Amino acid sequence: MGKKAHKQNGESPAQKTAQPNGAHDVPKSPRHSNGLNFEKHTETDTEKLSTSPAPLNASRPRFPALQQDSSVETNADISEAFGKRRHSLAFDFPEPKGEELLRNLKKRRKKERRKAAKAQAKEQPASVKAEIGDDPMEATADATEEQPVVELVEIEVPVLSYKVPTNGVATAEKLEKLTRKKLNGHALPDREVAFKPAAAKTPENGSRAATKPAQGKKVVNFPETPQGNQINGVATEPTTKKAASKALLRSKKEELQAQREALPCYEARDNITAAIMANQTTIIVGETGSGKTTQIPQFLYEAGLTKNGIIAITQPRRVAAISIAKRVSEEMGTRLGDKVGYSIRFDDTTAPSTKIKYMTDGMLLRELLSDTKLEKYSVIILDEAHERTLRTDILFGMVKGIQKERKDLKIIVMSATLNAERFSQYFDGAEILYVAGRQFPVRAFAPGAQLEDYVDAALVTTFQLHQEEPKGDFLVFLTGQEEIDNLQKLIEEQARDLPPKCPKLLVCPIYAKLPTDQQTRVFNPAPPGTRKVILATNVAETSITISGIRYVIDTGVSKVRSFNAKTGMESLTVQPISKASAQQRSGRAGREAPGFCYRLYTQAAYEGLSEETEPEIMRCNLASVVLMLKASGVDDVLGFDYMDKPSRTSIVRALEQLYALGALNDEGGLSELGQQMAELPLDPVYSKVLLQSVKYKCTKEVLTVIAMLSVDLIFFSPNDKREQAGQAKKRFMNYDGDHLTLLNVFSSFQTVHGDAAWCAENFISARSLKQVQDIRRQLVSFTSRQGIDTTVSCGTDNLEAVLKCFLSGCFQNVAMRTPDGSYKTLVGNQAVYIHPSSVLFLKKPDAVVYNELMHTTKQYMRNISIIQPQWLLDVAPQYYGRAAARTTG
Ligand SMILES: Nc1ncnc2c1ncn2[C@@H]1O[C@H](COP(=O)(O)OP(=O)(O)OP(=O)(O)O)[C@@H](O)[C@H]1O
Repeated sequence: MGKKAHKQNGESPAQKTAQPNGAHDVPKSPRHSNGLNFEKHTETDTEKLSTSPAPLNASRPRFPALQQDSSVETNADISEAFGKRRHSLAFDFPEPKGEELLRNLKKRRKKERRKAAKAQAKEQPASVKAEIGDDPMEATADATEEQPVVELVEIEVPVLSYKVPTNGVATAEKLEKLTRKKLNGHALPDREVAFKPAAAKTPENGSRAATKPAQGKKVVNFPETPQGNQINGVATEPTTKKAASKALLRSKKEELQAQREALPCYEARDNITAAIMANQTTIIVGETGSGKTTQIPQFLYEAGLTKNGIIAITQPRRVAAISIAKRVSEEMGTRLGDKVGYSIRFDDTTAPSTKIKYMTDGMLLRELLSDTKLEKYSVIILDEAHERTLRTDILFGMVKGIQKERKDLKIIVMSATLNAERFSQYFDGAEILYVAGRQFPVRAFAPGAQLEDYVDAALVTTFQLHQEEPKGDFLVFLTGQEEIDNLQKLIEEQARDLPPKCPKLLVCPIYAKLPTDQQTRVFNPAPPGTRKVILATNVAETSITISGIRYVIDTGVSKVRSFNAKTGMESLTVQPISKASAQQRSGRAGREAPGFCYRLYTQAAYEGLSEETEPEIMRCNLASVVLMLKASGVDDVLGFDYMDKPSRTSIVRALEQLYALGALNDEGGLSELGQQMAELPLDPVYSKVLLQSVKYKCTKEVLTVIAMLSVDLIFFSPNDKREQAGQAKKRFMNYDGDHLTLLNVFSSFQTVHGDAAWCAENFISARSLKQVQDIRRQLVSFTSRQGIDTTVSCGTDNLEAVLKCFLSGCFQNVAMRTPDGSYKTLVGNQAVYIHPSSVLFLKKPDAVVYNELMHTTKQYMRNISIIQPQWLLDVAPQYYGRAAARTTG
């Protein structure tokens, strides 16, 4: 069998599997391997999907020995490789290790799956059982002759098309002026220059000021002279250190200047600045990596827009705020926290000298609570506006309202993937600027046929690329912590079997709930001879530049929160991403050099994706937003100027919930409790629980349980050790349910001082428990600020108080057992089921309170505890008292 892919006439598997509306099937997970087998193909095969049907070649050996391409080493020059290598993949490791690895892998996984299936069959509810055994891996594992082949073919990455807006604000002529070179005609900068690492500059070549001291001056790392450290008898060491540090900052700035100048935004700087100066509000659209986030604030600073105020740039995620602030401070030759700083929850690095402030959208909203006109800001840049997070959406309305009273306030809305005209209309016909061009191309690939299981496909693709592709780190997009943890384990396990010559793999996870210091670890360069594999949720989807990333592996899915206003039920589901997200994901490669994006879904599936992500405000519980609006002085929450107005039912539902929680008074105004709740960085339900813990005298315990609930995965259960893991869990089990079980886990963890071996023995995620400690510490600091004694404990004899306290906030999350053994929610009368991970799974108590609903095959309640129905009247008299009065009266 040659390398060349076999083309077939007629309908391709991609066409066969594509749904009529092109809808994207969410591939299944947990893993059901189909023995994924990508095939190599030549340059001529890298055509459009429609002309290159994926071969299903029955006679092809399953895992051919690697056709060694000696001209390309793993560390080979990437641009050379472009010309010589194939961009489809074959999971073909060098003999004999590769074949052996695959055989072992298959055997092990088959064994594991059988074991897991047996174990699950015992545990799972009926509908889950039906899925077990429906495992394509089982069916195909031994079918050596008929192995399906899945081919990745190159597809066209949609580059921004620059339409002239119909509202006439940006004319074609203006557009022409503002645009830079289009991608096709754009010559790439000399690779040698573009890739030269900072460290390559040595004292010998004299290009670093810090290592080439100016005459008579002393800098760091040089021995001090007697004259140098004393002036008039006063020690000057700090001065010399300061000088050295200034020199370092200056040299870094000089080093980055060339990179800045190569960015499309830089070339358009005069026009961008002029347009912003001339308008109150400006919408800016430019390719990912064109320099919007890092450059535009600097242009405005240089243009003097910070004379009367600070420039705020909001980011939906804290990791972006931190990393960009760091980069911009380097580009400006200033210390982080001086002219440039960031502000995220629990961490504010700004100073009175700060002029450019990167912050999360949540932080700016929080500032609105105390500064309703945002007086200290002269410019507010709402970045990554396409994400339409709940907070950014609220900020749109808030800053628009403020600008009516503050004519001096400039608003800028930015993104690479934005329906600019829509934004322009919302902001009263604001001018739109299109910055064309990107610095480096990203080539995208997609399989010819829909893949069964995206986690499995990500695993296989990672190893294939690692074996075949030159230097460059990987960024893999997944949906959540559990998936990330699982894939990390699988990669680490299988990496042990890699041939000795192959570079090592270093796996770095990043997801929202990971503490900030751990999130920022993804930016650390991999050690020499190691390739970094970042496993990320959509936290890494926008804004950030992770140095070294050349390959993006996009599973095409993310976890989405949705809310049914009619039933009042909120749940999390895995759903296909939008085209805008796919574009952002691929945009994480190609920032410092040409990049590649491997989409694990077909081009047909891509075409079927929605253009934009549905605004979060349209699909989530609005209680926290309404509370925030009320606390910021917006009383008429129905009449607020939303960009997309949520349904009346959703808003009314939120008002009802806040009223039931006691956050609103009878007139709909904010109560004192509501004010306190708004000040806590928690969902209103948990703010209420925490504040109520004073009454129930269990603040210490409640803080722990809330922190534990904030983390996704406490227990892990490897497929081959499910029984042991189950036994270990029993050691912590409290028969009243998961809340108190979690409390037991944390207490034991504290007792052993977080011992890693103890965690491993008990199948407890040490990483998660460390996060819990971190979150708990932060919560303690917030709660103490409200004058609450965080050490008050109910002791071990009165743990019922903890459950009552949770019920006082989560009283709408109650389900009662029906005669047939299933459960119905008290609010909404919806069928729900106890999740198999709950300690109550086999117990089936009469009434339970749950923490959240998770929709997989059906609506599962997660984190559940037993309650007595009569408690409801005590803990939520405003809610259940009225209902009771209605039924009895
Ligand atoms: N931390 C960093 N390390 C290395 N290069 C960086 C870093 N941050 C930014 N850059 C460089 O600056 C370029 C522009 O980044 P910037 O974040 O300003 O782009 P952008 O247009 O806002 O992109 P996006 O739409 O993806 O947010 C990047 O492509 C990269 O070349």
